[in-house]
Amino acid sequence: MTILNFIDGSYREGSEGKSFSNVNPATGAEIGVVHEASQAEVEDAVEAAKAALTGPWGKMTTARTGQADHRVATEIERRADDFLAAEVADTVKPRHVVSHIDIPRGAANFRMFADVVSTMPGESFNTPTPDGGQAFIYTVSKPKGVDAAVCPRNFPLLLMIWKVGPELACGNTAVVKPSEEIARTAALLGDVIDAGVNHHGVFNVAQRFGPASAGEFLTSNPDVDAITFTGETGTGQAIMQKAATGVRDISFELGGKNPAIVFADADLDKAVEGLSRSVFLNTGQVCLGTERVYVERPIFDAFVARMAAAAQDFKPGVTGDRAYLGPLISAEHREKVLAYYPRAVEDGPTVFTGGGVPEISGAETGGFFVEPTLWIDVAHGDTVMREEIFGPCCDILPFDSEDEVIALANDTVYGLCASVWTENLSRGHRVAAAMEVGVCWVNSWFLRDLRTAFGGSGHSGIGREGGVHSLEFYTEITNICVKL
Ligand SMILES: NC(=O)c1ccc[n+]([C@@H]2O[C@H](COP(=O)([O-])OP(=O)(O)OC[C@H]3O[C@@H](n4cnc5c(N)ncnc54)[C@H](O)[C@@H]3O)[C@@H](O)[C@H]2O)c1
Ligand SMILES: O=C/C=C/C=C(\O)C(=O)O
Repeated sequence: MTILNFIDGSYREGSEGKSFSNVNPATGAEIGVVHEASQAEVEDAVEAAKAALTGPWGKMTTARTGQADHRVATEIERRADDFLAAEVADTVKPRHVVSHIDIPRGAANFRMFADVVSTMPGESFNTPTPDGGQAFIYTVSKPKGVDAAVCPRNFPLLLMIWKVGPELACGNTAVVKPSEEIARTAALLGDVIDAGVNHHGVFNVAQRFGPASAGEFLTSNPDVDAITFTGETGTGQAIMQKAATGVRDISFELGGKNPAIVFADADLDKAVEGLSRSVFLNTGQVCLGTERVYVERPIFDAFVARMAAAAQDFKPGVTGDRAYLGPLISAEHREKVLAYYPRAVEDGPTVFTGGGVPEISGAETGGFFVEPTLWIDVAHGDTVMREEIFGPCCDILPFDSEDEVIALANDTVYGLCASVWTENLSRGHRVAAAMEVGVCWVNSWFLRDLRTAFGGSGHSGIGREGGVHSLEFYTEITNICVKL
């Protein structure tokens, strides 16, 4: 399959004639060729996005752009089979996850932002003036302009739409740089979004890599007005430097080392079910996934045994079962994750279960699989406790008091999310509020309402997305003061 860039309403190869392989992570085999955007295509894409703002799209009211978002959602639903094929080919996620979560949620994102924008209130005040009269002050919101969306590899459709939905609802135009690991969905979105918005140049896709490539060309382009980025913290820092030139606005969703706290009074069934999903879902490649679990000492052994049993349900391979543990996204990422597995043993922690490469036979022998892995006896300062691994693994540690565990959970440079498991709801509220994170769940995980604030603090991000928070980022406000 040939995967192309999408610029000003048409699919294009790169002018330098370069391409790279699209690889099936379950087999390591090439399943497609991605045509790279050179600097010239990135410039064309930004120019097309800028030009679209001066045309009919740029003059639309948010009621109209919201309607366009609704049409895009309908088009995603109509082409659900194509998205299912693209997402499964790129990531080898279980099909039911894509058809029950990624696609309906992707469409829901467009609808939700359309609805939020249509009810977005402005400000208006009557203000007394020094001469005894009054002024009427009100605000109008306008699109920010050309937005660059630089996207990660773990949820191709969802994390792209999470940006493009509000961008378009607010009347902006977009140039998307998808991850080099997952080129298909973005390419498919070209057609789908153009069908919904009806104007070329509003949505563009430039395929290629990050540094000294499409990612950097895009974020350095002075005609880009704002940059929204989801990915690793180090990449965020590199993009922030580019954004400084021209004082462009940024919204960052970055890495995490998310803790979970399980109190002795927790419903153990609920905690094990929730946390095994949180550790192993998408083979641990979820920004919100748990990589540290603190368990109150009286239930520590029971919890560890139950988690190890739950890990057995996530069988590496592509089995068609509900909970199979698919491959990591690339050979390079598997190398990174596996480098932590022996390091965990050298640094001290005990491997309770997993810790290596599974035996896989048949077509998937060349796939990027690793075993689901749990470590215990981890010292707080160990590397595996501090660095984001982004694999199906976590550390489990005992604790003795609420104050102690709050301090341990917060002792990280990250601040994306946490979860607290207890039947004592008063404690649940108290501990959740003490977590220095953007999102904290009590007795659940990844339960999301798309209208609410989402994002992280510290090294986990800048700003919040979701509902009105996204609209704030994607609009500029003008304050108009009329002396009466
Ligand atoms: N906080 C969140 O909401 C959230 C959500 C999903 C993933 N993540 C994080 O994303 C990471 C995994 O995704 P990833 O590995 O794709 O991230 P990554 O930072 O390696 O890549 C993300 C994107 O940035 C591009 N890029 C890389 N270097 C660049 C540069 N110098 N200039 C411009 N673009 C550049 C890449 O090509 C890719 O499109 C993890 O750290 C995870 O926690 C965070
Ligand atoms: O890897 C992080 C995934 C985040 C996805 C969402 O926040 C969502 O779709 O609700």
